[in-house]
Amino acid sequence: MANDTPQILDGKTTARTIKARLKAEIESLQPQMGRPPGLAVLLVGDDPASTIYVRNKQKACDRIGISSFGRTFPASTSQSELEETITALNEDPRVDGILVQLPLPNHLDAVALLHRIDPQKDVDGLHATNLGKLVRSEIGLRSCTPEGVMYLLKEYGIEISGKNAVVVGRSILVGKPMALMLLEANATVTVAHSRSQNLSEITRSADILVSAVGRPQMITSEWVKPGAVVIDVGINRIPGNEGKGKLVGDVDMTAVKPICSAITPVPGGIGPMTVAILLQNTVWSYRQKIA
Ligand SMILES: Nc1nc2c(c(=O)[nH]1)N[C@@H](CN(C=O)c1ccc(C(=O)N[C@@H](CCC(=O)O)C(=O)O)cc1)CN2
Ligand SMILES: [Mg+2]
Repeated sequence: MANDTPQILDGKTTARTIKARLKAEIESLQPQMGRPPGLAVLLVGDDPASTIYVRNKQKACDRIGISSFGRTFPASTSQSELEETITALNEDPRVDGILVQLPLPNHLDAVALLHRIDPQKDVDGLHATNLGKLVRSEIGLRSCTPEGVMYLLKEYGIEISGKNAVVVGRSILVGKPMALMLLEANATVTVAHSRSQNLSEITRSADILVSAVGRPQMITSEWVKPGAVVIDVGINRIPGNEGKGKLVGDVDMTAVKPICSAITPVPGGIGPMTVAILLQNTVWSYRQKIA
């Protein structure tokens, strides 16, 4: 079914509702807990995009009553200094969530750092223990972006069971956990990636198409089945007017909008959902400490 005015899956508004609910939850839990929830975000280096994302996470924490224990390190910081910092945060009773902002400078071993985080404080859901729980459909901390996608699909009443879902991208941060979550919701899932042959043929088979590749406006109308639900996880900066950068997704919104049934915008789609789910994971972790 072609559709000139698809449903816009508004992540910004949904994220605002989640944050308001979390703020109220924190207010009601705090007397019993005797402290607010705490989140530690570790930023290594001065990548401009990462710096903005970390600042936004800290601002979001402030607004809803989560204490920030963030730390910024120079790009030259050693693996052992970061590992020692994580160990101290694991032991700090004020801290419920720890995350390492990605990507990291090349000399650092990201996996070793992620595995150093106490799984109960791993609010990015990237520790092998939490990824393993996801594989087994057990309750646990789950990766924020794919969890944000699932939340938004549910919020808008989009049926997943029995549908063909195609995830483009196989990263540990988005593509792989996304595929597992869609599978758990009874979709028939295909994971496509940069080596996939006939990529546009695969994406055209999707009732639900999730793109997480980081290639600006790669998905055009020929890649999308009429009536599909299109989820754009890409956040790409391209040159805009008057020398200003412009933010676009992996999907060519102008081309795809007339043929899909629902679509997430960039900005204002999955990005804000990622931050809201991070806060939700931190509050979940805090709640687990109630005796
Ligand atoms: N440790 C992690 N690293 C990274 C993650 C992550 O989930 N954990 N995801 C991305 C970056 N990211 C969060 O860290 C993130 C990116 C973008 C947004 C967002 O709200 N984007 C806005 C636009 C903001 C802008 O103007 O740049 C939007 O889409 O509306 C939130 C979080 C990689 N690293
Ligand atoms: Mg990939």
